[in-house]
Amino acid sequence: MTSALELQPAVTARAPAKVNLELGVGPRRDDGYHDLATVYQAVGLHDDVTAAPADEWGCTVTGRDAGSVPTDEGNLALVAARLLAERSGARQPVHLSIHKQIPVAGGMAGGSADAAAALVACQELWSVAMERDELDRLAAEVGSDVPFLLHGGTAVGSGRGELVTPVLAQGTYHWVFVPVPGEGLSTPEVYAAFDARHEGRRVSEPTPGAEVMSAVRSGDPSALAAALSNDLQPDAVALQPRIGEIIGAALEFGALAAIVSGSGPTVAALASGQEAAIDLAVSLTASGAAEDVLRATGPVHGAQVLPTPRLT
Ligand SMILES: C[C@@](CO)(OP(=O)(O)O)[C@H](O)COP(=O)(O)OP(=O)(O)OC[C@H]1O[C@@H](n2ccc(N)nc2=O)[C@H](O)[C@@H]1O
Ligand SMILES: Nc1ncnc2c1ncn2[C@@H]1O[C@H](COP(=O)(O)OP(=O)(O)O)[C@@H](O)[C@H]1O
Repeated sequence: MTSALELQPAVTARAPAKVNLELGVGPRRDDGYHDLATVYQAVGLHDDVTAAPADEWGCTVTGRDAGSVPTDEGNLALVAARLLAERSGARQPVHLSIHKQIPVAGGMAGGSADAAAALVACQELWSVAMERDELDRLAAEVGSDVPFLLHGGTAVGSGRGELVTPVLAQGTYHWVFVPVPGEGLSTPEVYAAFDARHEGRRVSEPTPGAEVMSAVRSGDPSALAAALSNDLQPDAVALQPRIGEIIGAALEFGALAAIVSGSGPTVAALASGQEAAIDLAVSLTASGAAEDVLRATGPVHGAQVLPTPRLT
């Protein structure tokens, strides 16, 4: 016999990866976080999260790097769904099916994307009406990057990255992402290396750079290339020297610029256009400099529910 649970349709939401066009890091705060002045851009690599009514909470993960993603209560999508249930009074557990395209522990915020997708999928499934500000605050409890993945586009992140202000941006940027083979990098470990490198020195409060703002307003990839920066890059490269080699290869093969994405180790290389991005991707793999490349454009929108396929 078909149960009432099975009759209720599942909801799928899709959320993008991000790259930090600028990542200015301030001193370590008393709560262990660092104040940031960052400019996020959402890019067209996506994870999909399907929320289905279930008898108990759970999740399964398929797709890229699925084996290194926790499926217990440490999964960020599950953390987000349970928090939303708690705050909204929703009582029905869900099973989350996560399909990953975003490299895991790569500095592209895949776990945060899954959390953002789980929030919008569950909000729809449970018919939860929540003000945007409240959802942002809840998202920030799950992780500093999660509010941005709800918004998408191009935006400034302040505070610990959770305070998001949209930025006027023009044009489409063509990126080639090079995941560095191996374990990935732990975000806290990279921040700890930043602290160790600045031991005994004053770290000033970060401010969003005028250069990157005017570059994204211009829509000119060369202007953006000149403005890209990441204060965590020296630390990520010191922890995984292979990153430096990949950045060098990307520049040699015609990237306008190449930086570490967030806390790394994925390398984000900016190309002048679509053809240049294809050429760069081919050169990187054909030369053996990269085992794997992912092309994506940005900006793209944030987490959103996908239309339910109509049954005919
Ligand atoms: C570095 C960045 C850049 O956008 O992204 P990733 O490279 O991880 O994707 C972010 O700051 C990561 O954000 P997110 O991954 O959501 O971090 P959280 O879960 O909030 O925090 C994990 C840990 O990172 C460190 N952390 C994070 C954010 C911040 N502003 N200062 C920190 O020091 C803290 O050690 C914290 O315990
Ligand atoms: N749904 C999820 N997808 C990916 N990683 C997750 C997820 N939930 C929890 N994690 C954990 O978060 C860590 C960081 O993953 P991720 O968000 O992909 O990288 P980053 O913080 O570098 O952007 C992973 O090592 C993994 O243990």
